[in-house]
Amino acid sequence: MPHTPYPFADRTLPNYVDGAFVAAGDTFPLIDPVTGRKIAGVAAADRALVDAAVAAARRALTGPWGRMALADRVALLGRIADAIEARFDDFVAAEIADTGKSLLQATRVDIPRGAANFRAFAALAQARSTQCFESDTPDGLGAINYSIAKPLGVVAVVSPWNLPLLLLTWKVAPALSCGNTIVAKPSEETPSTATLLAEVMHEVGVPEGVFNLIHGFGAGSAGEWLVSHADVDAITFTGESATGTAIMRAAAEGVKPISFELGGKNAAIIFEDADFEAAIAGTMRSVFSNCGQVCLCSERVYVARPIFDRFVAELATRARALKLGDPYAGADMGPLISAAHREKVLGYYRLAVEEGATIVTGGGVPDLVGDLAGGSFVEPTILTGLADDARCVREEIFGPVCHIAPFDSEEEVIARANDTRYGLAAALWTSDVKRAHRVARQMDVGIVWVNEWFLRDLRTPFGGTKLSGIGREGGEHSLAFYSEPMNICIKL
Ligand SMILES: NC(=O)C1=CN([C@@H]2O[C@H](COP(=O)(O)OP(=O)(O)OC[C@H]3O[C@@H](n4cnc5c(N)ncnc54)[C@H](O)[C@@H]3O)[C@@H](O)[C@H]2O)C=CC1
Ligand SMILES: O=C(O)/C=C/C=C(\O)C(=O)O
Repeated sequence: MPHTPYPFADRTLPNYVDGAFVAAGDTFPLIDPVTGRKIAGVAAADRALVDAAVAAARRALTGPWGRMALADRVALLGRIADAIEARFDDFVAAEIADTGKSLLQATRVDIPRGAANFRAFAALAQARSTQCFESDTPDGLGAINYSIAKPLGVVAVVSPWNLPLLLLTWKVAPALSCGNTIVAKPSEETPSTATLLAEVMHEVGVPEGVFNLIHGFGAGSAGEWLVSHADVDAITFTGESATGTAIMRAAAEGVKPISFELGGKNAAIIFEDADFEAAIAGTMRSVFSNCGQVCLCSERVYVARPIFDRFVAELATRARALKLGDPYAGADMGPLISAAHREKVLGYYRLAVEEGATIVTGGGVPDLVGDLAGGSFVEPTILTGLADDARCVREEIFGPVCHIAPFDSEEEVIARANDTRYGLAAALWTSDVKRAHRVARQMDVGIVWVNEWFLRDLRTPFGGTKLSGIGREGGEHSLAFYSEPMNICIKL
């Protein structure tokens, strides 16, 4: 199928620092996970460039950006959204080149959300109100307390590879809307849409130093140099829980605010009274979307015993029907992000067998030929028969796989679903509205969907409990994180 070519084919993706694109120094290869071939080089930021980016962001706080009226800042965010939409096909091509994700996923979810994040936070910043209290004083004249929201300062944004533009802009948009400046470090696996975003910032006239982009790896590279930088004021991160621990250590040094969205081992619960077809279709999405590489995906599925066999059989039939392959040739599911991640997921497939699982479908590598033979594909996989304490039931796999277990009572399934070190999301499937409310509020997670999955309203709190994160982003929660409140007390 003809499509827009990858915008950086055979080029070196540059960093973007203080309003200039910088491609000097070492490079690392960018690999297309569909074929396993190198498609471009990426300029790795050295420590001096990271320092320069932080210094530029610091200067920009007191430049034209720091003096910009809210209405102008909001208008600028709107122009960023417009420019993403104007280059929609380039963004789609870049996201697919980096990740191999399906055309549907890129065109319906990732890239539209990139633009929507800027529009949402432009509107929220515009509508933001402040608190005011009239206070009593001994002389009877009183005082007025009112609060203002100042920017935090220089915000470090560290983002992962699974939903690259969506998750980067989910942090960049609110941070800018609150007047901060940014140094962003996208995943080394997915630098392309972030680099296009830097082009967009440049085109629409975001002042120099307000948005800086540095490429590189995590530990011992640009990621670590950024989050441990003394002149960064706050850190926002999405990725693996263990990385969150490392970043938290770095942040502790300067006692910096952090916002973390981390991993999940999310439960889906299908009650006997659920709309069976809706539950099957929804669970197909919640397990296999983006090749299972969304922190919100369901990896533990609990099904009421009377419908268990039917549910497993139907889900397996549909999983087997998923078409794997080239995103531009109508594939439902692409590869995993990399050969290394494929090794991790296949390790869990092998472990499942050792732990005594029944492999209902999948469990290996699909038989793809030609260019696709070098890609990081794995089969969509359904497991049953594991004990609740099996590692495959407890650890985040981050691939197209779920374990399905039967349950007998509401109390039992709530306890089992909550018996995890993670606490991000849950999906409940039931037609009993009282049960929906009753069970939802007992789930130990940040987000519960009932008869849906990944239905997002950007004003709602988003984040997790336990190992799944710290804090909430979304709507006013993002505005609160990305600003420093200050109270002013006027004695009358
Ligand atoms: N949202 C989620 O829940 C995600 C979970 N994962 C899981 O994490 C596993 C590892 O994937 P990675 O891409 O390596 O995720 P990661 O959490 O290590 O990487 C995410 C971002 O953090 C950066 N980073 C890594 N170590 C850092 C450090 N010490 N200091 C500062 N920045 C650092 C990376 O360069 C990248 O930009 C995957 O196999 C998957 O299971 C991966 C991506 C997203
Ligand atoms: O903000 C969203 O809609 C999606 C968030 C997904 C993640 O945080 C993730 O997969 O890491």
